[in-house]
Order: sequence, then structure tokens, then C-alpha cells
Amino acid sequence: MKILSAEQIRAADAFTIEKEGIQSDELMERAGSAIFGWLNSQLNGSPVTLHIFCGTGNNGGDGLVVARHLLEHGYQIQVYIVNYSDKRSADFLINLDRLKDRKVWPEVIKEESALPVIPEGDIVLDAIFGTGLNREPEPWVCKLMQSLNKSKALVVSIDVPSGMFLERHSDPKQVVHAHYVLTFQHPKLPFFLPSSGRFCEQWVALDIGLHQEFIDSLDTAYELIGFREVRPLYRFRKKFSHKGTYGHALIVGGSHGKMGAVILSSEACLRSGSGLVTAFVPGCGYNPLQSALPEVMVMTGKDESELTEIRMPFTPSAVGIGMGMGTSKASIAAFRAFLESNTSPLVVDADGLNAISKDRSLLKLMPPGTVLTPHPGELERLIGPWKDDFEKLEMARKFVGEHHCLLVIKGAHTMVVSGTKGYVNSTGNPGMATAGSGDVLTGVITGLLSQGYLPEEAALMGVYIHGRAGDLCLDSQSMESSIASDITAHIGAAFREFYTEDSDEKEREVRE
Ligand SMILES: NC(=O)C1=CN([C@@H]2O[C@H](COP(=O)(O)OP(=O)(O)OC[C@H]3O[C@@H](n4cnc5c(N)ncnc54)[C@H](O)[C@@H]3O)[C@@H](O)[C@H]2O)[C@@H](O)CC1
Ligand SMILES: [K+]
Repeated sequence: MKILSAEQIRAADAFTIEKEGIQSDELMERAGSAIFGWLNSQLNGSPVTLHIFCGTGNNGGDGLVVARHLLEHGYQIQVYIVNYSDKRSADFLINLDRLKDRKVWPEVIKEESALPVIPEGDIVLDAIFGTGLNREPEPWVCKLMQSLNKSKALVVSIDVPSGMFLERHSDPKQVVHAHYVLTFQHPKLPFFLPSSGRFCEQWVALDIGLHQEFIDSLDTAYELIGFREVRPLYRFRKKFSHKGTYGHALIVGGSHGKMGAVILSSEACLRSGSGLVTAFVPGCGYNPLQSALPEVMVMTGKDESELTEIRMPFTPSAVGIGMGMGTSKASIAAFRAFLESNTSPLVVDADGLNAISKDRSLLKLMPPGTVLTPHPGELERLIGPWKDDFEKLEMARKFVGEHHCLLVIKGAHTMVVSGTKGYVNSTGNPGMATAGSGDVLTGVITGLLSQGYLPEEAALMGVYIHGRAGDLCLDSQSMESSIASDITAHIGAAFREFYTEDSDEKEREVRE
């Protein structure tokens, strides 16, 4: 699903209004009705009081439409106008009149007004600012937003938490902290970023019928990746295929005490469909690997406890490297020698990334399309410190352009940066924040590359499958008890969803 910029949202609104020959207040009516419909389905006529805070632009106008519908359905409402500007949008005024016609006179909150008291258990509807926010709110408006955050009410924001910029960092003290965000048509980028995502605990996208062809024609910088986006990438296995059809992957890493990382990656690589998997490890890895994974072939270097050489007596169809490898001088030298001779599609993780951070000349040796899978700490060592998430994404994009690679930035919403685009993953849960989870991801992506998936396809599908497998773990585990090998154990079930009978059903569900 595309993630639109504020400007693209405005263009989509305007195009829809023109193309359908409707008035802009009709689109606002649709938007407000969609919000009301969702609220009504949850509240079911309950006698709770809703405090509706409306700004003076179109987001505030939405709030006024919702207020009218709530009133007409017998809900108890209290409407406030947050008077941060003397300018009122035309559709705000139309809807203010419609409310006044129904004998509702909102309370106007100005700089000098006392802050309203919100009793515990009430609901706050936040329609102060929407996507039109273009400067920081004034201090008194921030104070009001903070008082809403401190209240014990359930906070529901319309479109975006007020004060949240779509394309730049927002100060947490200047943003409404929403329990729910009811957003129009498409989710917004800050919902998925670590610093701002915590201000929208849950979001729901409501269809307001924006013109689909126009949206399809937009080139967006970001996209949300779910079942619908990944399923078309999936390649069904052919009847007359054999294990050679699906490649021979090489997993390289390990050191004394860190052999588990290679075991986890190798198994995940096999479980993701690579025809053959060979692991290359130091001598001490021979027995554990052979015992843990009879399906995996094992080759060892000369040294017992660390990699001092990496031999490749065959040309792998893909290589995953770096897990548990250590960053001793000898291992980095072995890594360099490997990169100098390797031409196979490559995934670099963990100590492979740390080696690159220590010696950036290694970057030039990677084949184009190499997939780097850093967690935030590794990313910082790779691209340098950033001041906020937006700068981080810009720096990541620049890095990807300069080095012709892909970045898989691991996190609650893992982001794949490929070319000029960022792809936000939608699967996964906090139970996956556990030792070895990243090793499994490297194995999955390597396994997909090994079968001939292109780097971008392998990265997107790998991240999705990994997260989905983590979600499926929760059928039998808790978030606390899930461990990396549980994720691997559910890779099969995650793949199965691509071709079982209910996958069409699932796709429909996602679409609805
Ligand atoms: N354009 C449309 O046709 C539709 C817009 N919709 C709603 O409209 C919202 C966007 O509305 P607007 O563009 O009117 O903007 P907002 O309602 O988000 O903001 C209000 C206005 O205040 C001004 N402003 C911005 N930052 C400010 C600040 N810090 N302090 C004081 N004033 C500030 C701007 O002029 C802005 O237009 C969306 O989020 C959505 O809720 C929906 O009704 C759907 C249809
Ligand atoms: K809002």
C-alpha cells in the first residue's frame, strides 16, 4: 500500500473532488461519516461522553462532521474549537453552521482560556491539526495537547495525531499521544518510525473513496508491504524441478561460542527453499553443525576457533555472511579475501557489517545488489549518527545510492531501502526481539536469493516471511517465550499462506 506525502494527499483529495464533480464539503462529509461509522461500531450507543477538539482547518471540519453524527445518534458530546488561528477553512465554517443549526455551540479555547477538565473514562476526539500542519504549534496549543495526553481519557485522533509532521521530526511535547488513529485511506510514514510510532498505538485506515487511478499513478517514496504486495512475488515450485533448480547457498560465519548463529541461519536458509546449503565455519563448528542439521553440508577453515580463511570450492547461488564471525584482524582479512573473489548474490549481517564499518574500503568489493541487514546500532556504525528518523532515512537512501546495495533496517517495522524507495514491513511483533532472530532473517533472505529471487524481491519477501513466521509463533508461544528457532519452525506456515485455498480469502481481507 502506498504511503503518500502531505502534498500527494492534497493532490489526491483535489483530483477526487474535481473528477467526481463533488463539492469539497462532500468529501469532508464522507471522511467524517467514515470516522463516525468506526466509532459507532465500537461504542455501540454507549453513554460515554466524547470531547471533540477541533482546529480551524479541515481536520477540525472533520471533527465537526463527526460531532454532528454523534449527536444525531444520541451520543453525549462536548465540542471545543481550538482557536489557534483566525482563519477558518470554508468547509470548517459550513460544518460549524450545520452544528449550530442543531443548537450546539462549541466552547472556544483561546490562549487565555482555562484548560478543559476531561473526566477519566471519557473519550477525546483529536481533530486539532491534520496533514496541513506546516509549523510548530504555539506554546499554549502544546499545553492543551499535553493536558489531553495527561488525561486518563481514551484518545482517538482523526487522520493523524495532532502536531505530527508527516515529513519531518515532531517534538514529543508538541504531539497528541493517540491510543487510536483513524486515518484516511492510507497510513502515514511517521506511524512506522520508532520516534513517532509510539504516538499512534494503533491505526485504522478508513476508505473515503479517493480516486484509485490517481493514487495508482503516484510515485511514492514509501510503501507499506503486506500480503497483497508480497504474494505476487512468490514463485510457485515447478513439477519438473530438482534440488539444483533452487540453488546451493553458502552460509559463512561462526566463532568459538557463537556457532548457534550459523546453525540458525543455515536452517532458515534451507527452510526458505534453497536446494542445498553448505556452511563454512571454523573447526570447532564441525560437530555442532553436523549434529544439529543433518541436511546441511559443512566445510571448515584451518583455525579451530575463528575464521581465518573462506574457501569456496563451488560457486554458490547466494552467500549469507557475518553471523557470529567476530571482527578479529584475521577474520576481517578472510572476509576481504572472500569479497575479492566472490561474485554471487550476497547478504551481509552482524560482524560482516561491523567489519565494513571498521574498513569501509570493503564496500567497493561487494557485488551490486548486496543486501545489508543492520540493526540500529550496526546501521549507525555504517552510515554515521543521525539527529532523527527522517535524517536517518535520507542518509540510508544516500548510502544505498552510493554503494549500489540494499539496506534492511531492522526494527519494529523493518524498512527495506532499495534504490530511491523505502518499503515498510507490516508483519512481526515484539516477541521477535530475541537472540538469533536476525540470524534467521539472514538465512531466509539468502535462501530466497539462492532460488533466483532478485535482491529487492528477496529482501521484501524475506522480511515479510520472517515477521509472519514470528506472528504465527504466537499461536503456541507468547511474546516472551518465542525464540529464534520457533520463528524458523513457522517459516513453512508463512509460505503456505501464499498458495493454500484461503490465500485468496486472505488477500480479500487485507484489501477490505
Ligand atoms: N482536503 C480535503 O479535501 C480533505 C481534507 N480532509 C482533512 O483535512 C485535513 C487537512 O486539512 P487542512 O489542510 O485544512 O489543515 P489542518 O486542518 O491540518 O490544519 C489547519 C490549518 O492551520 C494552518 N496551520 C498549520 N500549522 C499551524 C500551526 N502550527 N499553528 C496554527 N496554524 C497552523 C494551516 O493553514 C492549515 O491549513 C486532513 O488531515 C483531513 O483531516 C478530509 O476532510 C478529507 C478531505
Ligand atoms: K488530528
